Amino acid sequence: MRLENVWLRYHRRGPWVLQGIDVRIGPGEAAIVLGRNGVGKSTLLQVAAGVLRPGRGRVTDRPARVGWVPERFPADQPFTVTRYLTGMARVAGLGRAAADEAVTFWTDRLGLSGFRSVRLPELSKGTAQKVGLAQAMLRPPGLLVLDEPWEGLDATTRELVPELIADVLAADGSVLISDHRGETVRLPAARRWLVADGSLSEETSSTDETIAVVEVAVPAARVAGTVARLRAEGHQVLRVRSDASTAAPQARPAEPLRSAGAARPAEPSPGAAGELAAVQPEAADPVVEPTAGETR
Ligand SMILES: Nc1ncnc2c1ncn2[C@@H]1O[C@H](COP(=O)(O)OP(=O)(O)OP(=O)(O)O)[C@@H](O)[C@H]1O
Repeated sequence: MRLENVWLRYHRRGPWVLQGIDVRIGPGEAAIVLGRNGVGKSTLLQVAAGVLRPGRGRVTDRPARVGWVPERFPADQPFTVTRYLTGMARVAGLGRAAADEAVTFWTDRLGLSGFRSVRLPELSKGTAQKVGLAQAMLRPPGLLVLDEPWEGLDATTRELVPELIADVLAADGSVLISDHRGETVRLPAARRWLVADGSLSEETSSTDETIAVVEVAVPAARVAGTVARLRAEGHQVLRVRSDASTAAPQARPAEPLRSAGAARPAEPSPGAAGELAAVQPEAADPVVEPTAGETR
């Protein structure tokens, strides 16, 4: 699939959020869309998914079946989980029996079997997110677009997201993901697209793949400012956690260097006070993705 010179703004005289994006993603490839809040990551994902139409430019070779998981599942619909998913499966083109089978399979896999008769507005945010994931997977998508898929999910389901992505990639589908939680460290092979000032650049992996995870203890009141500053400096904040202990922070040796693929959010450290942020330097020297030239 290619985005060719894609421009998008929300209002006729409003600012252009996307300005001449040229990028392609091939079968079996995943790309993580990164960038600061409000820079246009969701907008880009929605254009890729076909939810938004570009004001200028076009999207070509979009797979016929697109699975789209929005940042917030629209749970204000008067259906039970089964009724909603069955309806979505039928809309996706499955016959009655195949739809029932797909709904049973995905509600089981995502731990939703106990919620089949619950109406969507009664679901917790995390459970509703799982329904959103299930509807995207009912028919194997050629393109899976996930906007902050880890948001609100419990630990068990968070582990499932990379499995679903791997399934789609193994079937030669493509996957686009936005993620401000740093969960995509679980996807070391994914490409990294950085959105800034309406443009997209691709981070290339450096020849030296080793990265360091640095734990930083700050007073709780300064967490938001510290996180914002670290992000502004181009670091990836993996996790913020509270520590109930009031003991003074203890100097601890830095974590040993490890590869990007092995990086994980740091585990709680006994003795540290306040809030802790684990940060990892972003890859240096983003390189602009070659401009798409050929059209379908
Ligand atoms: N429906 C809309 N109408 C008008 N402006 C919008 C709409 N949706 C998004 N925007 C604006 O477009 C810009 C990009 O928003 P978008 O949600 O794509 O950013 P984002 O990078 O995904 O942000 P975040 O990291 O906070 O989710 C922002 O300035 C936002 O205010």
